[in-house]
Amino acid sequence: MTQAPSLTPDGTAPAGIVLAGAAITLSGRPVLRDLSLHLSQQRIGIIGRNGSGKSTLLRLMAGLITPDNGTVRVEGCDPARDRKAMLAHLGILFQNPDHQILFPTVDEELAFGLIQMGVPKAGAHSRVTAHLAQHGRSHWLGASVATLSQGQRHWLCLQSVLLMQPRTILLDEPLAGLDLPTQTRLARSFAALPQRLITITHDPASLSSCDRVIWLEGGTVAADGPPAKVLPLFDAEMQRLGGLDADADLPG
Ligand SMILES: Nc1ncnc2c1ncn2[C@@H]1O[C@H](COP(=O)(O)OP(=O)(O)OP(=O)(O)O)[C@@H](O)[C@H]1O
Repeated sequence: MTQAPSLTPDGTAPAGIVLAGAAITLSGRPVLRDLSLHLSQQRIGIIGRNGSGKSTLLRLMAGLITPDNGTVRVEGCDPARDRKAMLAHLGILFQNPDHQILFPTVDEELAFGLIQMGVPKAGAHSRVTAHLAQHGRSHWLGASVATLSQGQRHWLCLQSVLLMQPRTILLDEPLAGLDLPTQTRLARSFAALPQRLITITHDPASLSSCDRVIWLEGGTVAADGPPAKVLPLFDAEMQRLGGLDADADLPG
């Protein structure tokens, strides 16, 4: 496991996301246990079974929940306290765009993050107009979100995040539930992004080109390293569990 540094040798905060002894207990049950990680690579995958703690880790990194023990820092900031700084540091794409979209029209949705960052309304609107034109979607200006397909809603959420130009984007099962052409198009968009991407998924194949894969099991790191090392271990364990009786691996 990569140890979490508190400061770099020159006294500045380390780049990326640093968890130091971070732990979360929910309803009296430990969900994340003593996690120490320094996430600085450009493409990081987080894999694990249902209930292993992936979404909780994402929410912790995003500052949506706070650790009961330990610390979380994103580019040196506490994500739960420095909400405004976080807009520039971290974007999140949830699995279901309908959990993310707040406004009835495309341009209101796209402008929202910029306005939150302090961009005046008129300036935000101009940037949204230019952004849609750049992507050949000027006709989306003023369009109702209700008229968009699921794939188009995913694209809208991605663009809302990109307009804020965060250094890191957290992706929660970004391709789940989409048809194959839409998956291919979105995967191509993700691959081209200059941002650091941290992707949570059940799908090992989608992580094969990552710089680093972290396998979470029971709220702790079961393996951490390049995909060529971690994914075969994960696959072998999933095969083993799949061969057991249906309920044999449930906690007693
Ligand atoms: N608010 C909560 N209160 C109590 N327990 C919770 C809460 N949220 C999550 N948990 C529990 O924490 C554990 C980890 O949940 P989490 O959603 O982080 O797992 P996951 O790896 O993302 O799972 P999945 O792949 O199914 O989405 C699960 O056992 C879940 O039941």
